[in-house]
Amino acid sequence: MNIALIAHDRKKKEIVDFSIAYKGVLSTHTLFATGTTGNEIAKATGLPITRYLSGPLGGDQQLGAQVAAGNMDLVLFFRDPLQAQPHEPDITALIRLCDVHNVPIATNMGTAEVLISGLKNGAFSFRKVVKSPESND
Ligand SMILES: O=C(CO)COP(=O)(O)O
Repeated sequence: MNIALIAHDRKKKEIVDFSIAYKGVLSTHTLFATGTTGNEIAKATGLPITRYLSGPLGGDQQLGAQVAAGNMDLVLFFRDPLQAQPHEPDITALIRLCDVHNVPIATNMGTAEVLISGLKNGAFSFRKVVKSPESND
């Protein structure tokens, strides 16, 4: 599965700790991230991660494009609900695209825990069925 990892600044420690805790599971999947989040997770875990631009510079949009193209199976996005982000429209767009394409997205660590459990027990096999190729239909 292709997994996107994203965290706002005050959630970076949470996603790093989460990635360390679930390194075993994450290492069996293909990982993508926004710039700074990816750097911090890679430094802490040694996991290979394809890194896009930093969120405020377009990283959320780049990941959104992958969601729209059917290339992302799971998005773990540790959002900061207590701080306004300059790129809020990009964040909203990424979440919207996940809803459009039925891509599971966790916006906090609690949901991420549940989805990671799902990854381990085969709950993501539905992705093979719903994954649609790029299409204008
Ligand atoms: O801003 C972000 C998500 O909206 C995350 O970007 P960084 O991982 O580059 O900090």
